[in-house]
Amino acid sequence: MRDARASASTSAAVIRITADDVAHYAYAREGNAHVVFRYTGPRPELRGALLRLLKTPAGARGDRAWRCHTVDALVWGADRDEASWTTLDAAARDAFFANAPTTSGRAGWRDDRAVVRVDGDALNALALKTTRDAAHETARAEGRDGRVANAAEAFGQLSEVAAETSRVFEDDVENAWVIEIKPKSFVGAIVNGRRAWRFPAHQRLKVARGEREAASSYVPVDLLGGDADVRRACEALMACPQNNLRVTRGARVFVDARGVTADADVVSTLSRVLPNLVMNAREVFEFIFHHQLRGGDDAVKTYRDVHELCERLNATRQRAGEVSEDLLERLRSFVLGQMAKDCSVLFTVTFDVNVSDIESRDDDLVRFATFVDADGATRACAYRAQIIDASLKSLAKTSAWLRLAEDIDASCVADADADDSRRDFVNALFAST
Ligand SMILES: O=P(O)(O)O[C@@H]1[C@@H](OP(=O)(O)O)[C@H](OP(=O)(O)O)[C@H](O)[C@H](OP(=O)(O)O)[C@H]1OP(=O)(O)O
Ligand SMILES: Nc1ncnc2c1ncn2[C@@H]1O[C@H](COP(=O)(O)OP(=O)(O)OP(=O)(O)O)[C@@H](O)[C@H]1O
Repeated sequence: MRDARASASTSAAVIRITADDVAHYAYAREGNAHVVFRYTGPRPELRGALLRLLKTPAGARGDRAWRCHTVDALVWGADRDEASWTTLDAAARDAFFANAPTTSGRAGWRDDRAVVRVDGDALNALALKTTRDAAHETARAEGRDGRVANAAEAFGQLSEVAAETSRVFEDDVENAWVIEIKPKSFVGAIVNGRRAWRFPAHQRLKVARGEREAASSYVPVDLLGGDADVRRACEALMACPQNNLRVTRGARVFVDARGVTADADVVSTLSRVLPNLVMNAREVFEFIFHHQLRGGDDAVKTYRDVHELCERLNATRQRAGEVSEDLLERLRSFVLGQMAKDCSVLFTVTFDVNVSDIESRDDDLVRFATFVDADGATRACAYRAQIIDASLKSLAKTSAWLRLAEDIDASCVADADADDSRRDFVNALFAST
């Protein structure tokens, strides 16, 4: 399982999931765009990884128009007739992680291990399994924009489950804690000369539209601040997790969109360890921030410009004109920025570790963090950080993004959303880039 990572985009033809494998897959979870299955079968190359399949837009079975749009294929240098969404997604993810640090030759923050081919009858059986099992995830049985839990794509992704592949956790996989933070946009936009944040304005909009009952007071950029700022962000996430914080241990869910566990010990431990993990893994959040910055801020102008660039690209393509590399590069940076504005950081954590014992296991992707518990004792935990769901965003969505940016802009209350007095680190953060 601890094999060298194959390039996701080149391994497509190598691993095949057949109907025989389906019995060893169990529905695990789903997001808006993907459904994931956990494998417990005999094939070593499938072990320690989730099978992640694209969901199908309701009523659009077989229609891949928005999934592998001509513009996406052009921007990512693929032949539209050959490319599938998953292979294009793998190419974008290669670009996303191109400058990520590697440890002993491994890109440790990546969770994608390979693109796999999924046979048609295996897909159908998995889709059936999902329909049956999705009752467990009722909130997700239908995605926000009507995507349903079945898959129509002939490729899938293997996503590494750190709890099963790292020697530090594998002794007690079911007791590894999994903490997922979906940070969202750190970059904001300049409103009346001050940097205002998208997240609070979007929260106001969601509440006004009835999409959320209450607004979270979380402000993403706080995760990049000092101790007090990070603490404030974590408290806000714990107070109103929505889809920005999820904590599980084995089958137990402690924090998710429905709220936070009533177990006071768990809450106390989490509240204390979370800020320390975030501080300890600062470079992961900074890496995401830099992609966002390069992609463009949250201003309406960013989205309008990209929309116009895509229209220009389409027009050039239709008259078989030459598309400039600069234009393609600008669009690639924007898409990578959008991916960074919607990915998550997943921490796999084990508590009360014996540092020398763990060090002797020689797993260089695992780090240590300490925190002070409710009794004032210093405790150590071992963790691995991964960036999950750094998924390709389709440029077919530019009109929707532009509309949303305009709506969020209209919901912005500059005095509340700029709130710069509490964030004196912000100028330094943006000046350092
Ligand atoms: O636009 P946003 O900021 O609302 O982000 C969407 C997310 O909403 P949220 O984080 O709740 O605000 C949204 O998350 P939820 O479905 O609300 O959990 C998706 O991640 C969506 O991406 P995709 O369409 O599945 O590729 C996300 O859409 P993209 O903007 O990344 O295309
Ligand atoms: N490598 C991984 N290790 C552990 N759990 C994972 C991994 N990848 C995905 N998951 C779990 O599966 C869930 C859904 O995966 P993912 O976030 O990729 O779906 P999505 O549909 O693309 O999300 P979104 O709703 O943000 O579009 C994650 O929130 C996480 O709980």
